[in-house]
Amino acid sequence: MPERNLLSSPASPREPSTPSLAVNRHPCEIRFQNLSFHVPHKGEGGLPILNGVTGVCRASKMVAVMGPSGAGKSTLLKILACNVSGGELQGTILVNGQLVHPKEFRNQSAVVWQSDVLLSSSTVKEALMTSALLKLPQTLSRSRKEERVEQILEELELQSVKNNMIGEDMDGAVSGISGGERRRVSVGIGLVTDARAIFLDEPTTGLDSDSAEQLIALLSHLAAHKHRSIVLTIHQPSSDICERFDDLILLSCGRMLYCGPWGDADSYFASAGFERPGYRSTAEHILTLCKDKEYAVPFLAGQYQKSLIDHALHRLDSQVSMGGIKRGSSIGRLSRNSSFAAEVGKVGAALARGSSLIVDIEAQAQRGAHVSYADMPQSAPPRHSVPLQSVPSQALLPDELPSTSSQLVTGDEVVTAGWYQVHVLSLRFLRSWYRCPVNLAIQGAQYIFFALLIGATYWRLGSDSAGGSFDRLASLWFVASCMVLQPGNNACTIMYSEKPLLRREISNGLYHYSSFFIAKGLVSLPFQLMFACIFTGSVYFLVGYQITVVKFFLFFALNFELLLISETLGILCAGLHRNELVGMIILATFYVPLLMFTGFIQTHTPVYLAWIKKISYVAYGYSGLVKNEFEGLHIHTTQGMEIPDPTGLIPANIENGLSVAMDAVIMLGILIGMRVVAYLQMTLAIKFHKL
Ligand SMILES: Nc1ncnc2c1ncn2[C@@H]1O[C@H](COP(=O)(O)OP(=O)(O)OP(=O)(O)O)[C@@H](O)[C@H]1O
Repeated sequence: MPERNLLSSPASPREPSTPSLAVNRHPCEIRFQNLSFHVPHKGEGGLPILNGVTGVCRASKMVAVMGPSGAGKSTLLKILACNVSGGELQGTILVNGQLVHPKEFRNQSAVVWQSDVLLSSSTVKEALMTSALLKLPQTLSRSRKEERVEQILEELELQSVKNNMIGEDMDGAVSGISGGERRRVSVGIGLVTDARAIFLDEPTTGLDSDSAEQLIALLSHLAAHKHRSIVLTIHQPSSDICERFDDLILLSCGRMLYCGPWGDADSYFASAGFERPGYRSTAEHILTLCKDKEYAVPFLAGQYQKSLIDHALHRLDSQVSMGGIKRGSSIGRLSRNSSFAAEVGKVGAALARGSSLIVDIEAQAQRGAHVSYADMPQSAPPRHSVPLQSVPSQALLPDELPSTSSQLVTGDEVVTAGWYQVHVLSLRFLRSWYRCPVNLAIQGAQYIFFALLIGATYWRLGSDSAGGSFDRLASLWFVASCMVLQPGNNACTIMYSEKPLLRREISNGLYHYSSFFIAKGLVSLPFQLMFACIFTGSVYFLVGYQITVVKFFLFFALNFELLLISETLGILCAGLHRNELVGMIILATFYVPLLMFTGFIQTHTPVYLAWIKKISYVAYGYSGLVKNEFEGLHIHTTQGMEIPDPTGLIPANIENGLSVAMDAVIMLGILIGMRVVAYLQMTLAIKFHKL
């Protein structure tokens, strides 16, 4: 990326042109101590992903988190971004020396996940603007927010494509902006709020070398000149990219092997007996070391822990000698056999509490037994110890201090009012509808096709009781089925396609799910109304049901209710499981009893299954449609005699004894109930990280 543009930005890093937009401009240093993360596993204690990892991400620096696949890089990134779920987390994270407050920190940081989750129907500018509108304080004028977005577009060199649709990225078949531009849009969405820390999970994946270098150059610029702390995970970076890194965090098997300046890595590993051969780059060398899980990995992990303890003891000594710590009662004792992590914690406890533990540690130190190194290979000792930049400059906090808990954002840190979120999201939903005419056209065409099919099959029904009444019942059953299957399937599929974006935006605290739910429902209503009009209008006259205004209105109303309830059922099923296939299977499982227990297919319902009919909205809808059609119908016997009471032709299993209006009212109740259940169900899914 040409630096010229970035560097020529009029705003000085410390004196931004739009200071009031800044959420917080102080550089942020993130220290993490004794981080352990376990995921549930059959065995006791869970499966360890990270084991007592300690280090630092310095302020205004770009830190590369490297290591072999499965080392725990993404997990560490998520933990530092306070965006982890599904496991047990222990340890301490300090931001600028203060215990991290996850919600606050999430508000001040940005996360860019490995895959870009962007709304394909938005333009680049709209995507950034939505973030700005929902994430910056509502009191800020729209023009100031636009100003901020323009500034970011400039910084990210996205001005030339700002009005382009983002489009789809289906396995590389991009229809819209390029992969590199998508990545930069994702970064921009994070930058809109002037994030102090930016976490990126493999930002260069899928980019060609030029785009990757441009992106890393941009991030380096943001760290150096805009004072953002950048933490990114990366695989096999090129030498040009490596030159841009300030610091390196090297993980293997969930353990920390190195945390310090990138430029010191070679000498550190050389001092530990692992000199870099001239033909290998630093990145290649360290990744090669990580592969040696028998020797190099445990050795370097032990070496790293030792340097932490040495540093802590050194600080301890200097505090004692300076008289800052009183010799007092003992509360603990360093043990020869306990793990390094525990020792580090104990030393930290002593430092954190000031006086109490000091005497014992010192006594141990005088006996030359600071810590036990029994769990690290004794051969090939380091020639000399390289002090790591990462070694905490202040007291390490002990394990028993309140640990950060594993949690996912649930939108608690949303800054705008609910009505405002609904407003912004409604406009976005509306744009999605009209920007994707194909979706609109396909759904419309589907309804027209089914209407024509039913119309052609039951074209102008006869009026003799033998054929006419059965065909009437059958055609109405197919009409009801169309109003169940199609909206349910469409809603379920659409909800699954919206979920990644919903997940990202909720976890970034853009809005509450209630706003999404209301906006989605409000905007889709007129479109569903249109589909219902097209379908019922076509099928009604093609089949030749009774032509009266009231009957047509009731026919339309019952079908519209069926459509809305089925849409809700689809959304409900999409919330039941993360996997789309499972969601669709659950939905299909609902369809069978719903369509079976309408009374059309069976002549009687077994007593023990009668409850299904009582709660089936399709049974009420179908019964209402049938009664609406048969009441007042002029129908003749095969001999030409008019049947005085055509409702007598309605099979007993369809007749539920209610008026058509009452069927409609009950369905309205079911609709409201199901909407509430769908909302609560998705809210719980978000709360329990199952979205
Ligand atoms: N929820 C989980 N359940 C089971 N195992 C998990 C879970 N989360 C992570 N792991 C395992 O933990 C290890 C570290 O995962 P992580 O994604 O952090 O690795 P990584 O270093 O980012 O790997 P990669 O470079 O391949 O993305 C992996 O072996 C992974 O399979």
